[in-house]
Amino acid sequence: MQGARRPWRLAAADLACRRGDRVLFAGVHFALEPGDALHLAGPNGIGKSSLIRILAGLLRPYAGRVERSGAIALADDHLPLDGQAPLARALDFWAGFDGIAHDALEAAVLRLEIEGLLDVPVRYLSTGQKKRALLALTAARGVPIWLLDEPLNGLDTQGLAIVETLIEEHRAAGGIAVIASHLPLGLPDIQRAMLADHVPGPET
Ligand SMILES: Nc1ncnc2c1ncn2[C@@H]1O[C@H](COP(=O)(O)OP(=O)(O)OP(=O)(O)O)[C@@H](O)[C@H]1O
Repeated sequence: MQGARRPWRLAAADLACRRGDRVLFAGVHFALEPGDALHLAGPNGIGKSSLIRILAGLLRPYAGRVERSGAIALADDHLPLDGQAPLARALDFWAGFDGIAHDALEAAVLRLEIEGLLDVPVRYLSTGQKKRALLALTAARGVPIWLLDEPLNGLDTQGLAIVETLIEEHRAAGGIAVIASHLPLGLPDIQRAMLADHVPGPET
């Protein structure tokens, strides 16, 4: 990880989110230091993706603030790869655009076990294969803070194990991970934010 001695940090203080005329959640607090991970849990529509977008700086909070020290990699449901290109070319293009080192990309491709798909056009990849490609890009970026929105969706059992191990290695190297998922996570010592506990009452 680039500059691994820096004191990475991601914290939320009294965070609230409003979408349309509805306050989705309020009073969300957490503080993540190097090696920490946070599981954002809750049912469909509770606001997990919205919180990830707030943490990424893509959505303004309705109240509260985010404190962040360290670069972020966001993996959401958008795969930033050219659907017409074979996976290898699409990954190379994005790596060049995003400043990802070739060696790091190669290692991540092997790690996610997608090396056998490099000749396949991106549009032909299955849901789980696309998810693996997206997570390979995330891992290859070498940044300290990962924001992962439903990273396990579409993955098979082996894929789940690979991604959980990847997150654990990232933490062991001093990284921080925020994982929005309605699925249980088999990660040790992980903080949990249950967004359903932060839904404001009708008077809010
Ligand atoms: N631009 C918008 N304007 C109004 N409401 C929105 C907007 N974007 C999202 N919402 C609503 O905000 C709520 C939370 O959406 P969000 O995607 O954050 O939930 P989620 O917990 O990630 O859901 P899921 O588990 O289904 O992915 C949903 O009810 C959604 O319809």
